[in-house]
Amino acid sequence: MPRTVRIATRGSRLALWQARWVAAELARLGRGSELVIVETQGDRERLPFAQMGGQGFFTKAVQDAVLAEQADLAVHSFKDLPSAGVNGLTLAAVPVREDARELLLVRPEEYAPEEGLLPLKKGARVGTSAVRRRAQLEALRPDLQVAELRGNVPTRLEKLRRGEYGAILLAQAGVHRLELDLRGLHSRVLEPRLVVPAPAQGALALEARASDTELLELLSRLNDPLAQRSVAAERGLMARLAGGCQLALGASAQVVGEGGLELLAWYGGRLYQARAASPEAVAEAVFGQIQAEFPQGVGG
Ligand SMILES: NCc1[nH]cc(CCC(=O)O)c1CC(=O)O
Repeated sequence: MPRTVRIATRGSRLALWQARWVAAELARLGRGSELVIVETQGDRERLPFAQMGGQGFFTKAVQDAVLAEQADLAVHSFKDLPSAGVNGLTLAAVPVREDARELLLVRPEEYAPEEGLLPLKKGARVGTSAVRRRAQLEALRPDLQVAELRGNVPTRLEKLRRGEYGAILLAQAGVHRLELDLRGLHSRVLEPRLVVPAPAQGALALEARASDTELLELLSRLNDPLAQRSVAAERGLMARLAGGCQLALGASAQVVGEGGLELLAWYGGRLYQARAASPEAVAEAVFGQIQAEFPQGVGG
C-alpha cells in the first residue's frame, strides 16, 4: 500500500477548497490523502499588506510543515508564493489553471455602465488590499476612492453587501471556486488589457520535499504544461523585478501558436507586451522594455 499523502494547507475556505481539489485529483490517481491545516502569519495578522514585514505571509508556515515532515505536500495559491525558492522544497506541479482575470463586484447604487472604462459612478468607494489593484484602479479612474479591504474572499463579499464599499475588485478564480452567491450585485469580469491580473493568479503551486522522489513522480501527473509555462513567464518577470505580492506589477501570459508565449504586463502606470518562444525569453523581453522606460532602475 502506498502511503497516504499529508497535504498542508491554510484553513481559509478557499485554501481548503483548493487542497480538497488536489486530494480529489490524487484519489483519481488511486492515492489517499489527508489535510494538515496550518495557520500562517497572514491568517493571524490583519494589517494592510503594505505594513506587513517580509514575504510569504500565507505560504511560509505551510512550507515549514512540509520541511518538518509534518506533511508531504504544500498546496498554495501560486500568486501568494514569493519568487525566491525554499531550500529543500521543489515545485512539483502547476495544475490546470482557473480563470486568471479580475472580477469587479458592484452594489446596484454605485453601478454606472455608461461611465466607460469601469462601470462605476464617479467617486465610488472601491475596496482592495493589493497595491497592484490600487495602482491600476487609480490610473484608470482617478476619481475613485480606493479603500483598504482585508479578509478572506467570503469576508470581503460580506463587507461589500453590508455597504462598507460601493464595489470590490478581486480574483474571479476565488469567487468561482467557492461558488459564491452574487445575487443582487453587478459583476464584471475585466479583460487583462483593462486590469492586468497578478502574476500566477488563478494557478495553484504544489510543493514537495526535493528528496521525496516517489511523491514528485506522482505529482508530475497533475502538471498542466500550459499553466506551467504561462506562470513561468509571469513569475519570470516578477523575479527580474525582484518583487513579491507587494510589487505593483500585473502580468498575464498566454500560450500562442506553436508553444510561443505572449506576455502582457502593467508596471509603473503603463502596459508592456512581448512575444517570444519561451517563458524566460518573453519575461526577459518585457523586462528589457521596463528597464528602458525606467533607466534609474526598477524594483525594490
Ligand atoms: N492574496 C489573496 C489571494 N490569493 C489567491 C486569491 C484568489 C485565487 C487565485 O488567484 O488563485 C486571493 C484572493 C484575491 O486576490 O481575490
